[in-house]
Amino acid sequence: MPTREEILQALESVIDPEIRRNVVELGMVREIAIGEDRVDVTISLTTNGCPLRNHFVVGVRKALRELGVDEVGVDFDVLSPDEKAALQRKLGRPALPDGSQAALASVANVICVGSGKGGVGKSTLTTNLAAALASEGKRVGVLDADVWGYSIPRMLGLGAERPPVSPQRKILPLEAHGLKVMSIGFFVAEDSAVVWRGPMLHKALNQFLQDVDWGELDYLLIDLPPGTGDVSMTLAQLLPQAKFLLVTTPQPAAQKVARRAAEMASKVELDLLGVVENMSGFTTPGGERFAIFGEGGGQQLADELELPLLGKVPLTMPLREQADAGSPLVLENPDDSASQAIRAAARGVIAATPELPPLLATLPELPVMQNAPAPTGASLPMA
Ligand SMILES: Nc1ncnc2c1ncn2[C@@H]1O[C@H](COP(=O)(O)OP(=O)(O)OP(=O)(O)O)[C@@H](O)[C@H]1O
Repeated sequence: MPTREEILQALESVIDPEIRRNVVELGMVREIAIGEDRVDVTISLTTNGCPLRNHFVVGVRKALRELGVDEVGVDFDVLSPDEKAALQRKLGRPALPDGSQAALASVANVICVGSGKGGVGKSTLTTNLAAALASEGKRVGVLDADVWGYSIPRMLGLGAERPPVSPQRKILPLEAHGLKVMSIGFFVAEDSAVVWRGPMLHKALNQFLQDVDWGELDYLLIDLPPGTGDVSMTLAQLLPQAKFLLVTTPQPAAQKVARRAAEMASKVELDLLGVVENMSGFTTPGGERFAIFGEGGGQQLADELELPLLGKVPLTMPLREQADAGSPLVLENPDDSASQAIRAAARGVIAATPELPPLLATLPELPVMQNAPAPTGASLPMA
C-alpha cells in the first residue's frame, strides 16, 4: 500500500472547482485511513450541502487508482468555523464591499497580461489573444486595467459609449467581436488625463471586478499597465487565482524589466503562465528577415523563469493597422504570420490552463468580514 505521504501527494491532483486550489493545500483532507487492501479518505467541505461531493469522490478515486489502490472509500465532514476562517485567510481574500468573498466567481481563468516596459505590444496582444481564444470557442472578457494608457476600447472599435447598468445595478460590459469589454476609457472623456491615486485606483479596480456583470467566462484577460506598480498589487490581492502572462520583446532591455515584473508577480504569489515574445523580427514581402529588436530574448526569459515560451509574434504592418482600425487581426486575417503566432499562443494558453467548470456564484458559507463598507453601487470613482 502507498504511504500517507504518497497519498497526500496524489490527492494534490484533486482540485476544488469553486476555490480552484487542491484539497491538500486547502487543508480539506481530514483523514486518511490505510487498510490492508483499501484506503478511506475523509474530505472536509465548507458546507454540508456542498453540491460538489461527487466531484471529490471521482477525483479521490482517480488519484488513488493511479497509485494502484482500487478499493477507495470517500467520506465527508464539514470544516469548523475556525477552519473556515483559516481557509479564508489562506485564500487571502479580503472582504469586498458587499461582503462577498468571490471576486469574479463565474470566471474560470483570470490572466493578467503584463510587461514591465511600455510599448512592447501588451494591449495589441491582449486583444488579439482574447479574439483568438474566442475563435477557439471560449467565452472571453477583456478588462483594460491600463488605467493610465487605456487603449483597449480603440483597438476593439469601441467608442465613447457608456456601458449600461442592469436593474440589479451592475455595470454591463460592452461587447465587441464576441468579447465582453470593460475599460476606464468608457467612463472618462476622451484624452482626459485621469490622476489615479492609490485608494481610488484600488476602489476602481475593485468595482471593475465586483460591480461589473461579467457573466460566465472561460477567460478574463486583464491588460495591466506597464511596470510593477499599484494595479498589479491590487489585482493580486483581489484575485489570488489570477495567472500572469509576460510580454517582452527580443531586446535585452525589455527582458530585464519583464524579469522584474515576473519577480513582482512571484512576490504577490501570482502564478506565472508563460512568456510571449512580440516584435520578433520583420520579414519583407521579398522574404528577407530583419531581427529589428534582436533575437532570442523571449526564449532566454522563458528559460530563466522556467516557463513556456507560448509564442513569437513578428512585426507585421497589418497587426498595427488592424489595431488602429479597431478590429483584431486574428479575426480579419487569420493567416497573417502575426495572427498565426498569436493563435498558436492562444492554444498554448488553453493547454496551460485547466478546463474548470465556471465557479458557482459565491463561496458557500465562508465567514464574512465585519465592518465591510456599504455596497458602492454602479458608479465609478472619478478623478
Ligand atoms: N507585432 C507587432 N507588429 C506591428 N505593430 C505592433 C506589433 N505589436 C504592437 N504593435 C504596435 O505597437 C504599438 C504599441 O503597442 P501596444 O499599444 O499594444 O503596446 P503596449 O505594450 O500595450 O503599450 P503601453 O503599455 O504603453 O500601453 C501600437 O501601435 C501597436 O499597434
